[in-house]
Amino acid sequence: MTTIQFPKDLKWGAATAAYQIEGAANKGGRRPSIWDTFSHTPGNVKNGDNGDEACDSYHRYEEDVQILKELGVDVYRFSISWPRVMKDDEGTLNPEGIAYYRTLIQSLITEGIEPIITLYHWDLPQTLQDIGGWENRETVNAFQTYAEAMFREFGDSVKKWITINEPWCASFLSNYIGVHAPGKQDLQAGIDVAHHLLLAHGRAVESFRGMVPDGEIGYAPNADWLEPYSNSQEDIDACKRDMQWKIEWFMDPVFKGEYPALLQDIFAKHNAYVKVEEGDLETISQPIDFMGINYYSGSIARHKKDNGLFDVEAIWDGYDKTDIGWPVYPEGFYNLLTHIHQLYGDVPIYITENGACYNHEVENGMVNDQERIDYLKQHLTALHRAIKSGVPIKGYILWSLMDNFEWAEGYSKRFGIVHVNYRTFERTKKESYYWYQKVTHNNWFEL
Ligand SMILES: CCOCCOc1ccc(-c2cn(C[C@@H]3NC[C@@H](O)[C@H]3O)nn2)cc1
Repeated sequence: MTTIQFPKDLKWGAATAAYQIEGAANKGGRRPSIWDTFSHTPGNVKNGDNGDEACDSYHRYEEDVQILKELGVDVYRFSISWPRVMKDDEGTLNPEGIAYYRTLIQSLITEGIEPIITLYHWDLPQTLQDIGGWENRETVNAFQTYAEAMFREFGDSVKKWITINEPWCASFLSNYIGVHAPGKQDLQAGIDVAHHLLLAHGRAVESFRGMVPDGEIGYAPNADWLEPYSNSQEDIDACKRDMQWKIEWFMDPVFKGEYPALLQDIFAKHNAYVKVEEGDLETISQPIDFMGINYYSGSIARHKKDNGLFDVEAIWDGYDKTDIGWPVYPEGFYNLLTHIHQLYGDVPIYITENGACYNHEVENGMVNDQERIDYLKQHLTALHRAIKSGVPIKGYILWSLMDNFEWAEGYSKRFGIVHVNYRTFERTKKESYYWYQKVTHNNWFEL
């Protein structure tokens, strides 16, 4: 047996997000978000699911904190629901919303669990979407107002903050591909939203420096990994183009103060341009304390003329798949992390999401999700390889603590290490929970 031993200071965690677990969508003064609108629009979400009740974590947070305590994690990453804490878009707080998160935060700290807050995990107030949403530069100001209010309310007890979760999903998946809210299919809109999300990130960092001087702040881009099918230049270039869309497009502006020219040229061929105003890139590229990385899958890929924006085709045949259909590709995790380290140097990295969808149900009071344990073993081995290769990994935060609303897939896709019965909201710890519990306690596991 091979033992994989992690550095003693590596932080172990689990993650969730507000719209995916809280429910209580119309309770406690919460206003509608774009995901309330999108999920209540027929045809957008599988089985017509929505986040109205979700996992009812708004009412069951005490139980969830106890589950986290028993799990033995160092950190819990959750998001604040912007429309739950802000009564309007001019900075008026909703006291009930503030009280909910203050209680949650205090409960975590009492149990010795460090809270990591994500400010934007996709639930934009609908009132802002009504004036253009992230396409409208004014939304950046509203985000900064919201972020400052959160720093003021919680900065004394929360010292790790993430500004934007998966800006590629919140921009291109949501406004160009169109499968996430608000469901537009317009490349220029995707580029405008991406730029304003990065600008909002930068403005929040600026405010954070003066308001939480002893805190750490970062953001959490997502990326998959594409390995060229052959060593032909056209296959190599095709993979590079597609990966730049998630990696360089969202990391070069932050770490280099510029957008990648290659993609700007490609977008220009589609008459789409990034509209940078004076000072934007200085705001976006000010120093941050860590980078989050969300990784799920990868594959090989090859050049395919006139296929999509980048003339590339991913080949998923031949790989084991999770129950959401994504290839299990742990080598991509190692390749991505070492690639990012080569591009951006020793920026501290937290794995802010990694996990797998397997839809096991409860049988005789237990959930045998051995496939998820195997996935975690493979990906934590890849993580260990990256650490041994010098990548400055500071923590691993598993997606997700519990089964939850998986966006356009609704409740049909289960990513949790805790099973949720969506009728009774009963939580059942899966076998993967007990496996991960040993990892968080021992800081090693056996292959
Ligand atoms: C027709 C083309 O359709 C393409 C679908 O393309 C994607 C890509 C990526 C995703 C995706 C989902 N997740 C998991 C979430 N990360 C944040 C957290 O909230 C998790 O629920 N990560 N990436 C979904 C769909």
